[in-house]
Amino acid sequence: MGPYDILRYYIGPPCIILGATGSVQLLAWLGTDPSSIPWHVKGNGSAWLTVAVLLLWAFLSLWVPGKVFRGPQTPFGYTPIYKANGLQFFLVSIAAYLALILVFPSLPIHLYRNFANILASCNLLAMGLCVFLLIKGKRWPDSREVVEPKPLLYEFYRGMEIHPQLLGVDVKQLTNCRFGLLAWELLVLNFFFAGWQKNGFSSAHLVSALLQTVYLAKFYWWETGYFNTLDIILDRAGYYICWGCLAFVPSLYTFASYYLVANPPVMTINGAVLTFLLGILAISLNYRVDWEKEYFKANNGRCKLWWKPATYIEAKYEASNGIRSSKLLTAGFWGIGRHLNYTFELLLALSWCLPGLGCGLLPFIYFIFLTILLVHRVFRDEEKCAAKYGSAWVTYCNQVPYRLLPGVF
Ligand SMILES: NC(=O)C1=CN([C@@H]2O[C@H](COP(=O)(O)OP(=O)(O)OC[C@H]3O[C@@H](n4cnc5c(N)ncnc54)[C@H](OP(=O)(O)O)[C@@H]3O)[C@@H](O)[C@H]2O)C=CC1
Ligand SMILES: CC(C)CCC[C@@H](C)[C@H]1CC[C@H]2C3=CC=C4C[C@@H](O)CC[C@]4(C)[C@H]3CC[C@]12C
Repeated sequence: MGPYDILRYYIGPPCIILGATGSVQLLAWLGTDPSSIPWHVKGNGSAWLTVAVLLLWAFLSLWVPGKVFRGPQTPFGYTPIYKANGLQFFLVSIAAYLALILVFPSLPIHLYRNFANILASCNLLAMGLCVFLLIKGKRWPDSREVVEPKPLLYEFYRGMEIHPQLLGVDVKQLTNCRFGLLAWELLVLNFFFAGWQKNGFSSAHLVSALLQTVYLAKFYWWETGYFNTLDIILDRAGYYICWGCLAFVPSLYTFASYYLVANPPVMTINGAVLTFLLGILAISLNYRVDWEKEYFKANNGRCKLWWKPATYIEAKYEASNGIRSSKLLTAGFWGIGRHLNYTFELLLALSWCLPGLGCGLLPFIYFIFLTILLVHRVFRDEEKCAAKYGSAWVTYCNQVPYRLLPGVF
Protein backbone atom coordinates (compact mmCIF):
# COMPACT_ATOMS: atom_id res chain seq x y z
CA MET A 1 0.00 0.00 0.00
CA GLY A 2 1.52 3.34 -1.14
CA PRO A 3 1.23 6.79 0.49
CA TYR A 4 -1.69 7.71 -1.82
CA ASP A 5 -3.67 4.66 -0.65
CA ILE A 6 -2.95 5.42 3.00
CA LEU A 7 -4.21 8.97 2.45
CA ARG A 8 -7.27 7.81 0.50
CA TYR A 9 -8.36 4.94 2.73
CA TYR A 10 -7.10 5.78 6.23
CA ILE A 11 -6.37 9.50 6.62
CA GLY A 12 -8.85 11.22 4.24
CA PRO A 13 -12.18 9.76 5.46
CA PRO A 14 -11.81 10.52 9.21
CA CYS A 15 -10.49 14.02 8.45
CA ILE A 16 -13.38 14.82 6.07
CA ILE A 17 -15.99 13.26 8.38
CA LEU A 18 -14.76 15.19 11.42
CA GLY A 19 -14.19 18.43 9.51
CA ALA A 20 -17.46 18.44 7.57
CA THR A 21 -19.66 17.22 10.45
CA GLY A 22 -18.20 19.84 12.77
CA SER A 23 -18.41 22.60 10.18
CA VAL A 24 -22.20 22.19 9.93
CA GLN A 25 -22.57 23.35 13.55
CA LEU A 26 -19.76 25.88 13.20
CA LEU A 27 -21.55 27.54 10.28
CA ALA A 28 -24.77 27.95 12.28
CA TRP A 29 -22.69 29.69 14.93
CA LEU A 30 -20.66 31.84 12.51
CA GLY A 31 -23.72 33.04 10.61
CA THR A 32 -25.43 34.70 13.56
CA ASP A 33 -24.76 36.31 16.92
CA PRO A 34 -22.63 33.51 18.47
CA SER A 35 -23.88 34.23 22.00
CA SER A 36 -27.40 33.25 20.89
CA ILE A 37 -26.36 29.63 20.31
CA PRO A 38 -25.11 27.34 23.08
CA TRP A 39 -22.19 25.09 22.06
CA HIS A 40 -23.98 21.85 23.00
CA VAL A 41 -26.99 21.96 20.62
CA LYS A 42 -28.31 18.48 19.89
CA GLY A 43 -31.72 19.20 18.40
CA ASN A 44 -34.77 20.17 20.48
CA GLY A 45 -38.39 19.00 20.09
CA SER A 46 -39.25 21.70 17.59
CA ALA A 47 -36.16 20.95 15.46
CA TRP A 48 -36.87 17.23 15.41
CA LEU A 49 -40.49 17.98 14.47
CA THR A 50 -39.32 20.21 11.58
CA VAL A 51 -36.95 17.55 10.27
CA ALA A 52 -39.49 14.73 10.73
CA VAL A 53 -42.19 16.65 8.80
CA LEU A 54 -39.77 17.39 5.96
CA LEU A 55 -38.57 13.80 5.82
CA LEU A 56 -42.09 12.39 5.85
CA TRP A 57 -43.17 14.84 3.13
CA ALA A 58 -40.13 13.91 1.02
CA PHE A 59 -40.79 10.22 1.53
CA LEU A 60 -44.50 10.53 0.65
CA SER A 61 -43.64 12.32 -2.61
CA LEU A 62 -41.77 9.18 -3.71
CA TRP A 63 -44.21 6.72 -2.26
CA VAL A 64 -47.41 8.02 -3.88
CA PRO A 65 -48.37 6.30 -7.15
CA GLY A 66 -47.30 8.28 -10.22
CA LYS A 67 -45.17 8.46 -13.33
CA VAL A 68 -41.90 6.57 -13.05
CA PHE A 69 -38.54 7.06 -14.74
CA ARG A 70 -36.05 4.26 -15.41
CA GLY A 71 -32.44 5.27 -14.79
CA PRO A 72 -29.44 3.89 -16.71
CA GLN A 73 -28.74 0.20 -16.15
CA THR A 74 -25.74 -0.56 -13.91
CA PRO A 75 -22.88 -2.78 -15.17
CA PHE A 76 -24.30 -5.58 -12.98
CA GLY A 77 -27.68 -5.39 -14.71
CA TYR A 78 -29.87 -3.38 -12.29
CA THR A 79 -32.23 -0.68 -13.59
CA PRO A 80 -33.12 1.84 -10.87
CA ILE A 81 -36.65 3.23 -10.86
CA TYR A 82 -37.39 6.81 -9.82
CA LYS A 83 -40.53 8.94 -9.37
CA ALA A 84 -40.88 11.60 -12.07
CA ASN A 85 -42.93 14.19 -10.15
CA GLY A 86 -40.13 16.61 -9.16
CA LEU A 87 -41.57 19.91 -10.36
CA GLN A 88 -45.04 19.24 -8.86
CA PHE A 89 -43.35 18.31 -5.56
CA PHE A 90 -41.32 21.53 -5.59
CA LEU A 91 -44.26 23.83 -6.41
CA VAL A 92 -46.68 22.19 -3.95
CA SER A 93 -44.03 22.33 -1.22
CA ILE A 94 -43.46 26.08 -1.72
CA ALA A 95 -47.21 26.73 -1.76
CA ALA A 96 -47.60 24.71 1.47
CA TYR A 97 -44.77 26.66 3.15
CA LEU A 98 -46.27 30.03 2.10
CA ALA A 99 -49.68 28.94 3.40
CA LEU A 100 -48.05 27.88 6.66
CA ILE A 101 -46.42 31.27 7.26
CA LEU A 102 -49.72 33.01 6.53
CA VAL A 103 -51.25 30.98 9.35
CA PHE A 104 -48.16 31.17 11.63
CA PRO A 105 -46.43 34.51 10.85
CA SER A 106 -43.82 33.91 13.56
CA LEU A 107 -42.58 30.74 11.85
CA PRO A 108 -39.71 32.34 9.83
CA ILE A 109 -38.09 33.89 12.91
CA HIS A 110 -38.69 30.76 14.96
CA LEU A 111 -37.02 28.52 12.35
CA TYR A 112 -34.19 31.01 11.97
CA ARG A 113 -33.49 31.09 15.72
CA ASN A 114 -33.74 27.31 15.92
CA PHE A 115 -31.47 26.75 12.89
CA ALA A 116 -28.54 25.34 14.90
CA ASN A 117 -30.85 22.76 16.49
CA ILE A 118 -32.40 21.91 13.12
CA LEU A 119 -28.92 21.29 11.72
CA ALA A 120 -28.02 19.17 14.75
CA SER A 121 -31.11 17.03 14.09
CA CYS A 122 -30.21 16.74 10.38
CA ASN A 123 -26.67 15.77 11.39
CA LEU A 124 -27.80 13.03 13.80
CA LEU A 125 -30.42 11.73 11.37
CA ALA A 126 -27.89 11.63 8.54
CA MET A 127 -25.25 9.87 10.64
CA GLY A 128 -27.83 7.28 11.73
CA LEU A 129 -28.88 6.67 8.14
CA CYS A 130 -25.26 6.26 7.00
CA VAL A 131 -24.55 3.70 9.75
CA PHE A 132 -27.70 1.84 8.69
CA LEU A 133 -26.69 1.97 5.01
CA LEU A 134 -23.26 0.58 5.87
CA ILE A 135 -24.72 -2.37 7.79
CA LYS A 136 -27.41 -2.95 5.18
CA GLY A 137 -24.89 -2.83 2.33
CA LYS A 138 -22.69 -5.40 4.05
CA ARG A 139 -25.40 -7.73 5.32
CA TRP A 140 -28.49 -7.35 3.10
CA PRO A 141 -27.54 -5.60 -0.15
CA ASP A 142 -30.35 -5.08 -2.67
CA SER A 143 -28.18 -6.02 -5.67
CA ARG A 144 -25.90 -8.86 -6.69
CA GLU A 145 -22.91 -6.53 -7.12
CA VAL A 146 -19.70 -7.81 -5.51
CA VAL A 147 -17.89 -4.94 -3.76
CA GLU A 148 -14.25 -5.37 -2.82
CA PRO A 149 -13.82 -4.90 0.97
CA LYS A 150 -12.03 -1.73 2.07
CA PRO A 151 -11.23 -0.17 5.50
CA LEU A 152 -14.46 0.32 7.46
CA LEU A 153 -14.28 4.10 7.80
CA TYR A 154 -13.65 4.42 4.07
CA GLU A 155 -16.68 2.21 3.37
CA PHE A 156 -18.78 4.38 5.68
CA TYR A 157 -17.58 7.52 3.87
CA ARG A 158 -17.95 6.16 0.34
CA GLY A 159 -21.01 3.95 0.96
CA MET A 160 -21.62 0.33 -0.01
CA GLU A 161 -24.53 0.19 -2.49
CA ILE A 162 -25.11 2.32 -5.57
CA HIS A 163 -28.92 2.11 -5.57
CA PRO A 164 -30.18 1.01 -2.13
CA GLN A 165 -33.91 1.11 -1.43
CA LEU A 166 -35.71 1.91 1.81
CA LEU A 167 -39.40 0.95 2.24
CA GLY A 168 -39.72 0.82 -1.54
CA VAL A 169 -38.14 4.21 -2.34
CA ASP A 170 -34.73 4.97 -3.80
CA VAL A 171 -32.50 6.28 -1.00
CA LYS A 172 -30.51 8.75 -3.13
CA GLN A 173 -33.62 10.27 -4.70
CA LEU A 174 -34.98 10.68 -1.16
CA THR A 175 -31.85 12.23 0.40
CA ASN A 176 -30.54 14.27 -2.54
CA CYS A 177 -33.55 15.40 -4.51
CA ARG A 178 -36.38 15.36 -2.05
CA PHE A 179 -34.89 16.18 1.36
CA GLY A 180 -31.63 18.09 0.74
CA LEU A 181 -32.72 20.32 -2.11
CA LEU A 182 -36.18 21.01 -0.69
CA ALA A 183 -34.63 21.91 2.69
CA TRP A 184 -32.30 24.26 0.76
CA GLU A 185 -35.24 25.99 -0.97
CA LEU A 186 -37.48 26.30 2.08
CA LEU A 187 -34.65 27.53 4.32
CA VAL A 188 -33.61 30.17 1.80
CA LEU A 189 -37.20 31.45 1.54
CA ASN A 190 -37.51 31.28 5.31
CA PHE A 191 -34.33 33.32 5.86
CA PHE A 192 -35.57 35.96 3.43
CA PHE A 193 -38.85 36.30 5.39
CA ALA A 194 -37.00 36.21 8.73
CA GLY A 195 -34.68 39.00 7.50
CA TRP A 196 -37.70 41.04 6.35
CA GLN A 197 -39.41 40.63 9.74
CA LYS A 198 -36.22 41.40 11.67
CA ASN A 199 -34.61 44.21 9.63
CA GLY A 200 -37.21 45.38 7.09
CA PHE A 201 -37.46 44.54 3.38
CA SER A 202 -34.17 44.05 1.49
CA SER A 203 -34.09 43.86 -2.31
CA ALA A 204 -30.61 42.27 -2.21
CA HIS A 205 -31.75 39.50 0.16
CA LEU A 206 -34.77 38.94 -2.10
CA VAL A 207 -32.51 38.66 -5.17
CA SER A 208 -30.37 36.04 -3.46
CA ALA A 209 -33.48 33.99 -2.51
CA LEU A 210 -35.08 34.42 -5.96
CA LEU A 211 -31.97 33.28 -7.82
CA GLN A 212 -31.71 30.17 -5.67
CA THR A 213 -35.42 29.50 -6.23
CA VAL A 214 -35.05 29.79 -10.02
CA TYR A 215 -31.98 27.52 -9.89
CA LEU A 216 -33.78 24.90 -7.81
CA ALA A 217 -36.92 25.09 -9.98
CA LYS A 218 -34.59 24.37 -12.91
CA PHE A 219 -33.19 21.39 -11.01
CA TYR A 220 -36.67 19.92 -10.38
CA TRP A 221 -37.68 20.58 -13.99
CA TRP A 222 -34.62 18.51 -15.06
CA GLU A 223 -34.65 16.06 -12.12
CA THR A 224 -34.72 12.95 -14.34
CA GLY A 225 -31.54 14.23 -16.08
CA TYR A 226 -29.83 14.20 -12.65
CA PHE A 227 -30.23 10.40 -12.61
CA ASN A 228 -27.50 10.18 -15.31
CA THR A 229 -24.91 12.13 -13.31
CA LEU A 230 -21.87 11.04 -11.26
CA ASP A 231 -23.78 11.34 -7.95
CA ILE A 232 -26.22 8.71 -9.08
CA ILE A 233 -24.36 6.36 -11.41
CA LEU A 234 -20.93 6.40 -9.77
CA ASP A 235 -21.23 7.48 -6.12
CA ARG A 236 -22.47 5.00 -3.56
CA ALA A 237 -25.04 5.84 -0.90
CA GLY A 238 -22.81 6.73 2.05
CA TYR A 239 -21.53 9.68 4.06
CA TYR A 240 -20.34 11.70 1.04
CA ILE A 241 -23.63 11.78 -0.81
CA CYS A 242 -26.30 10.99 1.81
CA TRP A 243 -24.92 12.81 4.82
CA GLY A 244 -23.85 15.55 2.38
CA CYS A 245 -27.40 16.09 1.14
CA LEU A 246 -29.14 15.61 4.51
CA ALA A 247 -26.86 17.84 6.60
CA PHE A 248 -24.28 19.70 4.51
CA VAL A 249 -26.67 21.07 1.86
CA PRO A 250 -29.12 22.56 4.42
CA SER A 251 -26.17 24.14 6.20
CA LEU A 252 -23.52 25.30 3.74
CA TYR A 253 -25.64 25.74 0.61
CA THR A 254 -28.08 28.04 2.44
CA PHE A 255 -25.38 29.95 4.30
CA ALA A 256 -25.43 33.21 2.30
CA SER A 257 -29.16 33.65 2.98
CA TYR A 258 -28.78 32.70 6.65
CA TYR A 259 -25.90 35.13 7.12
CA LEU A 260 -27.86 38.05 5.67
CA VAL A 261 -30.46 37.83 8.46
CA ALA A 262 -27.93 38.75 11.16
CA ASN A 263 -25.87 40.95 8.79
CA PRO A 264 -28.32 42.88 6.57
CA PRO A 265 -27.04 43.54 3.02
CA VAL A 266 -25.61 46.93 2.17
CA MET A 267 -26.16 46.54 -1.61
CA THR A 268 -28.22 49.23 -3.39
CA ILE A 269 -31.37 48.48 -5.45
CA ASN A 270 -29.39 49.04 -8.67
CA GLY A 271 -26.76 46.58 -7.48
CA ALA A 272 -29.50 44.08 -6.66
CA VAL A 273 -31.04 44.42 -10.15
CA LEU A 274 -27.65 43.94 -11.83
CA THR A 275 -26.92 40.92 -9.62
CA PHE A 276 -30.29 39.44 -10.53
CA LEU A 277 -29.57 39.85 -14.26
CA LEU A 278 -26.11 38.32 -13.88
CA GLY A 279 -27.58 35.38 -11.96
CA ILE A 280 -30.34 34.74 -14.51
CA LEU A 281 -27.77 34.88 -17.33
CA ALA A 282 -25.51 32.37 -15.52
CA ILE A 283 -28.43 30.03 -14.74
CA SER A 284 -29.56 30.15 -18.40
CA LEU A 285 -26.05 29.45 -19.69
CA ASN A 286 -25.55 26.58 -17.23
CA TYR A 287 -28.87 25.12 -18.36
CA ARG A 288 -27.99 25.65 -22.01
CA VAL A 289 -24.69 23.72 -21.68
CA ASP A 290 -26.43 20.76 -19.97
CA TRP A 291 -29.26 20.97 -22.50
CA GLU A 292 -26.92 20.85 -25.53
CA LYS A 293 -25.46 17.52 -24.34
CA GLU A 294 -28.89 16.05 -23.58
CA TYR A 295 -30.39 17.23 -26.88
CA PHE A 296 -27.40 15.86 -28.79
CA LYS A 297 -27.68 12.48 -27.02
CA ALA A 298 -31.46 12.32 -27.49
CA ASN A 299 -30.97 12.81 -31.25
CA ASN A 300 -28.02 10.41 -31.37
CA GLY A 301 -25.83 13.15 -32.85
CA ARG A 302 -28.15 14.04 -35.76
CA CYS A 303 -28.95 17.61 -34.82
CA LYS A 304 -27.83 21.20 -35.28
CA LEU A 305 -26.11 23.27 -32.61
CA TRP A 306 -25.32 26.95 -33.07
CA TRP A 307 -26.88 26.76 -36.57
CA LYS A 308 -24.45 24.05 -37.77
CA PRO A 309 -24.70 20.24 -37.84
CA ALA A 310 -23.25 18.96 -34.55
CA THR A 311 -19.74 17.50 -34.78
CA TYR A 312 -18.56 14.65 -32.56
CA ILE A 313 -16.02 11.88 -31.92
CA GLU A 314 -17.22 8.29 -32.05
CA ALA A 315 -16.18 6.53 -28.80
CA LYS A 316 -16.36 2.78 -28.13
CA TYR A 317 -16.52 1.34 -24.61
CA GLU A 318 -17.01 -2.00 -22.90
CA ALA A 319 -20.34 -2.54 -21.12
CA SER A 320 -21.85 -5.56 -19.33
CA ASN A 321 -23.63 -6.51 -22.57
CA GLY A 322 -20.60 -6.21 -24.88
CA ILE A 323 -18.91 -3.38 -26.80
CA ARG A 324 -21.11 -0.28 -27.12
CA SER A 325 -20.53 3.10 -28.67
CA SER A 326 -21.19 6.66 -27.64
CA LYS A 327 -20.59 10.07 -29.18
CA LEU A 328 -18.49 12.82 -27.65
CA LEU A 329 -19.88 16.19 -28.67
CA THR A 330 -17.34 18.70 -30.02
CA ALA A 331 -19.80 21.42 -31.08
CA GLY A 332 -21.55 24.26 -29.24
CA PHE A 333 -20.26 24.90 -25.72
CA TRP A 334 -18.78 21.37 -25.61
CA GLY A 335 -16.41 22.39 -28.44
CA ILE A 336 -15.12 25.38 -26.43
CA GLY A 337 -14.49 23.76 -23.06
CA ARG A 338 -14.96 20.34 -21.52
CA HIS A 339 -16.84 21.53 -18.39
CA LEU A 340 -18.34 24.94 -19.16
CA ASN A 341 -21.49 23.93 -17.24
CA TYR A 342 -19.28 24.07 -14.11
CA THR A 343 -17.95 27.50 -15.09
CA PHE A 344 -21.51 28.88 -15.29
CA GLU A 345 -22.42 26.97 -12.12
CA LEU A 346 -19.68 28.93 -10.33
CA LEU A 347 -20.92 32.20 -11.80
CA LEU A 348 -24.48 31.57 -10.69
CA ALA A 349 -23.31 30.57 -7.21
CA LEU A 350 -21.30 33.79 -7.04
CA SER A 351 -24.34 35.80 -8.07
CA TRP A 352 -26.47 34.68 -5.11
CA CYS A 353 -23.56 35.26 -2.70
CA LEU A 354 -22.95 38.79 -4.09
CA PRO A 355 -25.75 40.42 -2.01
CA GLY A 356 -23.39 39.84 0.93
CA LEU A 357 -20.76 42.11 -0.65
CA GLY A 358 -19.39 44.44 2.00
CA CYS A 359 -20.11 41.97 4.82
CA GLY A 360 -16.75 40.18 4.76
CA LEU A 361 -15.75 36.82 3.29
CA LEU A 362 -18.31 34.61 5.05
CA PRO A 363 -21.23 35.17 2.59
CA PHE A 364 -18.94 33.75 -0.13
CA ILE A 365 -18.22 30.52 1.69
CA TYR A 366 -20.52 28.48 -0.58
CA PHE A 367 -18.80 29.87 -3.68
CA ILE A 368 -15.38 28.99 -2.25
CA PHE A 369 -16.50 25.47 -1.33
CA LEU A 370 -18.10 24.95 -4.76
CA THR A 371 -14.90 26.02 -6.53
CA ILE A 372 -12.98 23.30 -4.68
CA LEU A 373 -15.76 20.73 -5.22
CA LEU A 374 -16.07 21.39 -8.96
CA VAL A 375 -12.31 21.45 -9.67
CA HIS A 376 -12.06 18.09 -7.86
CA ARG A 377 -15.12 16.86 -9.79
CA VAL A 378 -13.52 17.84 -13.13
CA PHE A 379 -10.64 15.46 -12.36
CA ARG A 380 -12.95 12.73 -11.01
CA ASP A 381 -15.15 12.92 -14.11
CA GLU A 382 -12.21 12.94 -16.50
CA GLU A 383 -10.67 9.93 -14.75
CA LYS A 384 -13.98 8.11 -15.29
CA CYS A 385 -14.21 9.18 -18.96
CA ALA A 386 -10.58 8.30 -19.72
CA ALA A 387 -11.08 4.81 -18.24
CA LYS A 388 -14.36 4.38 -20.15
CA TYR A 389 -13.45 5.77 -23.60
CA GLY A 390 -9.63 5.34 -23.74
CA SER A 391 -8.08 6.81 -26.90
CA ALA A 392 -11.32 8.52 -28.00
CA TRP A 393 -11.20 10.58 -24.79
CA VAL A 394 -7.58 11.54 -25.53
CA THR A 395 -8.65 12.68 -29.02
CA TYR A 396 -11.47 14.74 -27.47
CA CYS A 397 -9.05 16.34 -24.96
CA ASN A 398 -6.66 17.23 -27.80
CA GLN A 399 -9.48 18.74 -29.84
CA VAL A 400 -10.99 20.62 -26.85
CA PRO A 401 -7.93 21.30 -24.66
CA TYR A 402 -9.48 23.53 -21.97
CA ARG A 403 -11.67 22.49 -19.07
CA LEU A 404 -13.22 25.47 -17.26
CA LEU A 405 -11.69 28.65 -18.66
CA PRO A 406 -10.84 28.60 -22.39
CA GLY A 407 -7.22 29.70 -22.88
CA VAL A 408 -6.36 29.33 -19.18
CA PHE A 409 -7.39 25.97 -17.65
N1 LIG B 1 -24.16 22.92 -7.05
C1 LIG B 1 -23.49 21.80 -6.95
O1 LIG B 1 -23.09 21.39 -5.86
C2 LIG B 1 -23.16 21.02 -8.18
C3 LIG B 1 -23.84 21.22 -9.36
N2 LIG B 1 -23.55 20.47 -10.47
C4 LIG B 1 -24.30 20.73 -11.70
O2 LIG B 1 -24.99 19.54 -12.05
C5 LIG B 1 -25.07 19.42 -13.48
C6 LIG B 1 -24.55 18.05 -13.94
O3 LIG B 1 -23.17 17.97 -13.66
P1 LIG B 1 -22.28 16.61 -13.69
O4 LIG B 1 -23.12 15.43 -13.67
O5 LIG B 1 -21.25 16.75 -12.64
O6 LIG B 1 -21.47 16.67 -15.04
P2 LIG B 1 -21.83 16.71 -16.60
O7 LIG B 1 -23.26 17.04 -16.85
O8 LIG B 1 -20.80 17.57 -17.21
O9 LIG B 1 -21.64 15.22 -17.08
C7 LIG B 1 -20.39 14.61 -17.26
C8 LIG B 1 -20.59 13.38 -18.13
O10 LIG B 1 -21.06 13.76 -19.43
C9 LIG B 1 -20.50 12.89 -20.43
N3 LIG B 1 -19.71 13.76 -21.31
C10 LIG B 1 -18.64 14.50 -20.99
N4 LIG B 1 -18.21 15.19 -22.06
C11 LIG B 1 -19.04 14.86 -23.08
C12 LIG B 1 -19.13 15.25 -24.44
N5 LIG B 1 -18.27 16.11 -24.97
N6 LIG B 1 -20.11 14.73 -25.21
C13 LIG B 1 -20.99 13.86 -24.68
N7 LIG B 1 -20.96 13.44 -23.39
C14 LIG B 1 -20.00 13.96 -22.60
C15 LIG B 1 -19.68 11.87 -19.68
O11 LIG B 1 -20.58 10.80 -19.30
P3 LIG B 1 -20.92 9.54 -20.25
O12 LIG B 1 -20.39 8.39 -19.50
O13 LIG B 1 -22.42 9.55 -20.32
O14 LIG B 1 -20.29 9.74 -21.59
C16 LIG B 1 -19.33 12.61 -18.39
O15 LIG B 1 -19.05 11.72 -17.33
C17 LIG B 1 -24.27 20.60 -14.06
O16 LIG B 1 -25.15 21.66 -14.35
C18 LIG B 1 -23.40 21.02 -12.90
O17 LIG B 1 -23.02 22.37 -13.01
C19 LIG B 1 -22.59 19.51 -10.43
C20 LIG B 1 -21.89 19.27 -9.29
C21 LIG B 1 -22.09 20.01 -8.07
C1 LIG C 1 -19.11 15.32 2.47
C2 LIG C 1 -18.98 16.72 1.97
C3 LIG C 1 -17.65 17.27 2.28
C4 LIG C 1 -19.30 16.86 0.51
C5 LIG C 1 -20.74 16.62 0.17
C6 LIG C 1 -20.99 17.00 -1.24
C7 LIG C 1 -22.44 16.80 -1.73
C8 LIG C 1 -23.41 17.36 -0.75
C9 LIG C 1 -22.54 17.45 -3.11
C10 LIG C 1 -21.62 16.73 -4.12
C11 LIG C 1 -22.23 17.01 -5.49
C12 LIG C 1 -23.39 17.94 -5.21
C13 LIG C 1 -24.46 18.12 -6.24
C14 LIG C 1 -24.29 17.70 -7.52
C15 LIG C 1 -25.17 18.10 -8.55
C16 LIG C 1 -26.30 18.79 -8.27
C17 LIG C 1 -27.18 19.19 -9.39
C18 LIG C 1 -27.60 20.64 -9.22
O1 LIG C 1 -28.44 21.04 -10.28
C19 LIG C 1 -28.30 20.80 -7.87
C20 LIG C 1 -27.33 20.46 -6.77
C21 LIG C 1 -26.75 19.05 -6.88
C22 LIG C 1 -27.82 18.00 -6.56
C23 LIG C 1 -25.56 19.01 -5.86
C24 LIG C 1 -26.04 18.77 -4.41
C25 LIG C 1 -24.90 18.56 -3.42
C26 LIG C 1 -23.91 17.48 -3.86
C27 LIG C 1 -24.56 16.11 -3.87
